[in-house]
Amino acid sequence: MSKYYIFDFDSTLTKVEALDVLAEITLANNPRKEEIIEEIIKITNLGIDGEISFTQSLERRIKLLNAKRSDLELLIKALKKRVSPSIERNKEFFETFSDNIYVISAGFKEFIVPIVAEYNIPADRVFANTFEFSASGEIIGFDRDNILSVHNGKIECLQNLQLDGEIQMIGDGYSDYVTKEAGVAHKFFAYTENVQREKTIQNADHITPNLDEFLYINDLPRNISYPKNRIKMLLLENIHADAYEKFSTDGFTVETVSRSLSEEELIEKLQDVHVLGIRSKTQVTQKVIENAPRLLAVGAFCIGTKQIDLNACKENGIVVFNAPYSNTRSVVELAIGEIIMLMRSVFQRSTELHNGQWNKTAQGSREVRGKKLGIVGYGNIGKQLSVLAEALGMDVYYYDVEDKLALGNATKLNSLADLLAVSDVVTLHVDDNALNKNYIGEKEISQMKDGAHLVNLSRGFVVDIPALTAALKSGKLAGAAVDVYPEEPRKNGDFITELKGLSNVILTPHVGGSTEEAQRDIADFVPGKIMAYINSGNTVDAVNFPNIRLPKQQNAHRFLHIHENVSGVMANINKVVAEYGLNIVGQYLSTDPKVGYVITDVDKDYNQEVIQELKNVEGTIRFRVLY
Ligand SMILES: O=C(O)[C@H](O)COP(=O)(O)O
Repeated sequence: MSKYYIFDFDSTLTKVEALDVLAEITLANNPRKEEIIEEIIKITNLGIDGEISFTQSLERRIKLLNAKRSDLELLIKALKKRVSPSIERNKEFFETFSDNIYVISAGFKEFIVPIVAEYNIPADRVFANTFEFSASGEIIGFDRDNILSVHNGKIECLQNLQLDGEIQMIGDGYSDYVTKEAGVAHKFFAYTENVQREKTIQNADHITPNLDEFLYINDLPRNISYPKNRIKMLLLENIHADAYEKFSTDGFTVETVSRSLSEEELIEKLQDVHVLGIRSKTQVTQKVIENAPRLLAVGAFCIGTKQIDLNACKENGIVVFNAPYSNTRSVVELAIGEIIMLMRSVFQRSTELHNGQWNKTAQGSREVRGKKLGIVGYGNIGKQLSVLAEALGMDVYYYDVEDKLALGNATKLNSLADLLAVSDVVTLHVDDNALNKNYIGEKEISQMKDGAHLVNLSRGFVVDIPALTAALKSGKLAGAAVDVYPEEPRKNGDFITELKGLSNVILTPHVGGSTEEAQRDIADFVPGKIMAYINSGNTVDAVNFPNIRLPKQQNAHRFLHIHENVSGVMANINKVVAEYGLNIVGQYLSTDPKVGYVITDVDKDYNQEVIQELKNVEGTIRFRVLY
């Protein structure tokens, strides 16, 4: 049985309502422009939702528009630039299925015909209203005999066409749905790429956020192999809203949860999730990975990645990205601030005054100028801190397990003991490696100067908290600033630490990287990397995967193949491609000792058999097709 695809025009084929755009043009110099446009939009929506009769809505809008024939030229130009993106990228569908495609719109042929002509839809398959012009070219009305100028005119219009086959109606408005309700269309697809109308969505056979989805569920040829709206992202731990915005604007389906999830909760949630976004709290264990059948990528929206089993991810073909630099400055600024606050006993004085005690004293309060700062871990944070601390006049020392070049006048020390012995303030910026557990314990604290200060903005398990508590109580250490704890709660609420109530101890709830700037920057950086992977296969800056920067692919299909790094896989992939007569236009391979990642671009249409064969190549971990 033949199928007919009936498209609405405004807010379906184009991103906008054409008469709203016409208003922008005709009212450009009108001082009441905003007011009139608002009125027009209101009337348009009332008509679409069936609240007022369509003829009424048309009459009222045309009067307010005050347009002339010459304005239509500008309108057509503007509309050409505002065709819905998924319609634009699937031009081929309109060309191939031209004979089965109709446009039925309550808009006007004068602007619809030239726009859809570019999509191979001829004027005789466009059903719409026509304007009435005055002798001097003003739009003064419309052809009232046209069935589309009356309420629910689409029903009769479609009936009159007498199409023999299955009729699928694709539109954003209730007036499109009623054709199905009246029994003249077989299926109604609520098209939500540009606007979501509650009443329309409720009654749809299927909600289609773009044409890709419509083509996918109808198994029609399309430009995107798997519609993006079917790719689900789960963002946990209050990841900045910009990340949600970026992913959803690109067409992905995104769910956010403000807290971290337990292993069980995570497994349950991940069943249909393709991309997981977390911060430092969520533990992505091997069990989680092995029970996440669709997971393609994990984004750590922070620096640390030790909360993720990177190896399990790699072995299951899951690519992990993080934001190695975005919160560096925030952590450094907090460290500097806390070093000053500790050395001036600011929190002690502040607590006293909160409790009604005036204690003006200089005792134990010292400038940071000329004092020795010991930085443990000379990575991005340690280095930037080194520079800023020197600018404050501090004498900087550092220790790192790796050989790191000194910045400015900083002095490199060869052992932790040497650094602890010399520093007035020790600040920790080691990574989240589990081997760093209790890195600063009783022994190390005893190696510190009497009356020194300790700052920990790295990971909670790095410091032995009972040992630190004892040193603060005994006066061995004069103060400490602690931002991270061996056990941190999954969500905001109650929290108790042994350090509570000790004077000259600054306690913060893991907020070193929690600034608006850092979170926004992370929400810009990580989605960019994830989308480059999902959309094109790029793994640049992946933390657990061979990095490949791919050229933009045009007019080719891209096969992404992740496999165990064993001999013969590449040969077998190419054998399959050759057997099916596909021509390779580009091939990119990168491997590490465990996995190989090969991207093959072919210039011809492929059939499902090739895909199955490629999936069957021995050693395959994951296989994905783009375009
Ligand atoms: O790893 C990091 O970047 C810091 O620990 C910050 O983590 P957060 O995003 O959970 O605050």
